Amino acid sequence: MRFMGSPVISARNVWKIFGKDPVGYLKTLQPGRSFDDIRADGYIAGVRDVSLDVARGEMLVIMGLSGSGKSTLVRCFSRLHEITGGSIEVDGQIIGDLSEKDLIELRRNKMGMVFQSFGLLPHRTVLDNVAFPLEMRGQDRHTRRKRALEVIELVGLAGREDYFPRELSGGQQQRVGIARSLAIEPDIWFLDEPFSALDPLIRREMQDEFLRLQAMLGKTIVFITHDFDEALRLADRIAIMKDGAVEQCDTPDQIVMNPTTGYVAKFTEEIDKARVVHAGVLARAGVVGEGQPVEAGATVQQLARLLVNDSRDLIPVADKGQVIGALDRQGALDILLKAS
Ligand SMILES: Nc1ncnc2c1ncn2[C@@H]1O[C@H](COP(=O)(O)OP(=O)(O)OP(=O)(O)O)[C@@H](O)[C@H]1O
Repeated sequence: MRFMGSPVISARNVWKIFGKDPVGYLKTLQPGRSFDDIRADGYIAGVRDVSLDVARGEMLVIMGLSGSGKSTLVRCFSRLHEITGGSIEVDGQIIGDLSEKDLIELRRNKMGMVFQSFGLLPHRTVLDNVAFPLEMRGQDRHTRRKRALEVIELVGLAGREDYFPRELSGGQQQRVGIARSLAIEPDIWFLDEPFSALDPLIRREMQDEFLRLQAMLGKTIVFITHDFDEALRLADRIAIMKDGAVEQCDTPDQIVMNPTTGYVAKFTEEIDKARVVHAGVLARAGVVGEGQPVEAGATVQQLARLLVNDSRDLIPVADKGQVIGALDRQGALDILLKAS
């Protein structure tokens, strides 16, 4: 397991119901009622009995179609929504129990947020936009300028400090949004479809940039998208939502290899699994291969040439120089040739 230790966010049986008397309604709700049953009763189940943990340093991607409950769930994590049932802990504190003052402190000091609409202040320069949250914190001009310049450099916008938002491309504006939320050094970073307003090429560039940033900063991230490819590229784990519930929460490898519901399987149908599945996941422990090992972090696609040309049935797999098992070449070839 890559992520150990206590979770940063821990959600247990969380419900968020919209309607006239959600708390009263939830009390009378029979187990097993579907989203449509609840709607027939005049309520909307924005979040339906969700339990999940987000580990420190993990990037959890929440994926689902429009209306599946992604934003509502994330709003519950920061208590922008009061939940109807269940509990949410952030850094070991039950956020439902925090006073308004403590909640504001928590949001201000620990949580960063980036949204699809960049939300920049049009009459402020890049520098002043990025420094804005620091100004809100009462930092002096010199300190906030220094920090703002640091994060502007980090997101690749050095030299554009004095530009106004309208003078920047969409991708650059989103970089300003990212820099602004990084300025306060949040422990937990919520990103709600941050790249969906960008055209496909820029979007890909931003994803790469984002992975580079994350490798450097190691933040705990909850990232919302409705784009499965984006989820597969970025996520340590993906939570797939439907009708307010989490259908499956797993690594990209597991989601494409072992979808647990028909709904998740449908999402994975079109995916080129060879691009997602890693040798480390195919390695069977205790099975001994022969010869030169392949790297656990390599995808099946990256190993394509070797898999086709090699004659070994079992190929050893090594993680950080240690052999962890061996993969069945035929099985990997099946993934490559989409036969699995
Ligand atoms: N304030 C609200 N009042 C009533 N219903 C709401 C409210 N906010 C969200 N909902 C409903 O809750 C459900 C989940 O909405 P949510 O915005 O979380 O979905 P989403 O997956 O984030 O969608 P999108 O990708 O379109 O942003 C939807 O049926 C929505 O209509």
